[in-house]
Amino acid sequence: MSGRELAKEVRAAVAARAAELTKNGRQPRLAVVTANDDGGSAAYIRSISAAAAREGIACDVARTTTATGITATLTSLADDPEVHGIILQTPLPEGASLAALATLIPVQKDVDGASPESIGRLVAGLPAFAPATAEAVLALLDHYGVELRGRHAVVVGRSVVVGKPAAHLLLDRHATVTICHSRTPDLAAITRQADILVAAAGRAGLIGPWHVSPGTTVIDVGTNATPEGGLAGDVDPAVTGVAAALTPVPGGVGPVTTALLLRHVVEAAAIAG
Ligand SMILES: Nc1nc(=O)c2c([nH]1)NC[C@@H]1CN(c3ccc(C(=O)N[C@@H](CCC(=O)O)C(=O)O)cc3)C=[N+]21
Repeated sequence: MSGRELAKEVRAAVAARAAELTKNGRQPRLAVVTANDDGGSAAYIRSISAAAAREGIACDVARTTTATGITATLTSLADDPEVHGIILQTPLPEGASLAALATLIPVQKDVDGASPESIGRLVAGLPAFAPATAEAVLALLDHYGVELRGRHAVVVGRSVVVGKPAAHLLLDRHATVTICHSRTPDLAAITRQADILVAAAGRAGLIGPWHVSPGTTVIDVGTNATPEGGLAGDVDPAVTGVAAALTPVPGGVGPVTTALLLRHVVEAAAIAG
């Protein structure tokens, strides 16, 4: 289940809206804030910068190394009327809290749905931007016509950026949702019951062929840097021999995530001022 075709569709619509906004004197602008040298995050920033350039969206990357630096950067971006969207990259520096730092991102600019206010609104069913990665999982399932209602979705991983919001979005679509994590004793016993398996643990190759059943549709959210400088998912590609379908890494969730993040930026720009 490639994500490239869906990403292309989303990008075309986003480029058209960006051109319209720019013509009206309001070019959409995204600020990316990063304080890590993580390979997955670097791949994301490359992907965002390239897609933004193609779509006519302005994109600035602010690099810092400390929580204090992040605080200062977010505070100034929050007040800058030219900036419509802000994403703070994880992982964060040791000791920094995403929840605390993300409170500095105004909800209208919170294009990756990271602030406690955005998360609360999402869970309560009020308008907010959903985290782009979690939204990409649902967009891929819809694109390939995978039924969610009444089916068993198993999410492996409980991060605030992916696992928790993906579980909520699946729940809203009437799936029965189980969340597994590093302290789940017999992971395979649970994942083998999944109609839909979302792997978002951040551990390369965690999910093997013995974790899936012939009916399982597997969405691989992992973006683990390989020693060769590439990306590997959380799912062993050998899973394709057993499961009903699998999203590849690269070329699966990643491109859709980037496209949806930029869609949020044009939506934020359209709403602003
Ligand atoms: N607050 C926050 N939200 C995130 O969503 C988030 C984050 N922090 N930190 C880092 C991870 C990683 N991540 C990726 C998204 C897209 C690609 C992507 O577009 N990958 C391309 C390949 C790009 C390449 O190989 O250079 C693909 O899969 O085909 C990669 C990685 C989002 N993350």
